[in-house]
Amino acid sequence: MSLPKIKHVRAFVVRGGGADYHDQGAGHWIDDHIATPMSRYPEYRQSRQSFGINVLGTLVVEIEAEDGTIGFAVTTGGEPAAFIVEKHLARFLEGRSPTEYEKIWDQMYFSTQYYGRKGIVVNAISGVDLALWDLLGKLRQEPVYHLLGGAVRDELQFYATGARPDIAKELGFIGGKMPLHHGPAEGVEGMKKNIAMIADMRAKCGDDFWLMLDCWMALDVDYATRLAIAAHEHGLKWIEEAISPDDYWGYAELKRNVPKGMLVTTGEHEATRWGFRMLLEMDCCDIIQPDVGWCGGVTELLKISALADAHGKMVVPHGSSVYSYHFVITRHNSPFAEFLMMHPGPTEVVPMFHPQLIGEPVPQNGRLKASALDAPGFGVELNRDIPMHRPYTH
Ligand SMILES: C[C@H](O)[C@H](O)CC(=O)C(=O)O
Ligand SMILES: [Mg+2]
Repeated sequence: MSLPKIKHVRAFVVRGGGADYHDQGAGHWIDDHIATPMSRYPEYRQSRQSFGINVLGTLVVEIEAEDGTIGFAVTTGGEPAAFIVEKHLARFLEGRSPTEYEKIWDQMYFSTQYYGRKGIVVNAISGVDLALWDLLGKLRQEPVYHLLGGAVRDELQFYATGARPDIAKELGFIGGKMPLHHGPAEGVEGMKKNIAMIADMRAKCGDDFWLMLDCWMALDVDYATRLAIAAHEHGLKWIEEAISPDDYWGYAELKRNVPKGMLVTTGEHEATRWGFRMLLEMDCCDIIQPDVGWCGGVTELLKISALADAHGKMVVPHGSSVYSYHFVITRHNSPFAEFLMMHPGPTEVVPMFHPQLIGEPVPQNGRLKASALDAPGFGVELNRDIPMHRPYTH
């Protein structure tokens, strides 16, 4: 069956929430004294927005086929990524069939390799790749998870990321991942506060609920090791992204250092099969956490996950809503998913990519039936009532 060819690729920038989930208003848990690599500077400790975490904004990529069908995706990267999509990547799609996603990915990656490989360029490539899969699903009238091989289980189960694992437990999630608040520069007092928070949540959640800690690249191996040993007493399930994503040697050391039974996880700021190959071959972690909108899109995630499977490792993608769900439901080595709590409290389940997506499914009692994904493409529509800016054209 021949599908209509790709007519046009467009890139827009949107401000406020959505894929750039750190772009939230004041008083949100996600911007409340979270430990980061910038916490060594007291002036950048209280708010991640103070050092520019939300400076880029959301990127929306639209791919229109000759019959007028539009596939779209949202990710981060804002205006610089919009430039790359319009001025560089679009040429590898227009006039082509949407079935050629392998060749298109290859050409996007290798044509930008001299200035790309990771970061914004791979965000842009991911956005285009996801929009292409959405278009393919819409043209074939099938959900993306069917195109990826079909569901291997009937439902997804979720852990929640947010400052209130105790509420996540009441909402039916299988676990709660808390942000770390104090980095090494806050000394012994900071370490005591970190441990006290874990102990407090363990007391509130009881013994059997999974508790995890997200360290957002803030630590060094020594601090992370001491934190892991102290947190083990309170049954911490995993320590996430403890150190710089560039420090593969540090991750390998940390994995050797943590108490038996505690998992080391990382990878949300890693990209492509080559980046994840480093994490896997150097035995840096137990679970890899690619973000589908940052690691190279679904086309690349399939390769990353096959590599992880061969190494006996789990793949639990970072956030990214429907873009993760359509993948997780199709893979045995992806047994559960993350739900990022975007409610400021966070006391309620609200859509992760609000206000950009319409029809975004959210977990009910910590679960989501595969049938909730049964709509063409990624099963969501773009909210065209929000202001979208197209800074570049071609
Ligand atoms: C809570 C973390 O600091 C970050 O905002 C989200 C994240 O890393 C995750 O969901 O994982
Ligand atoms: Mg994380």
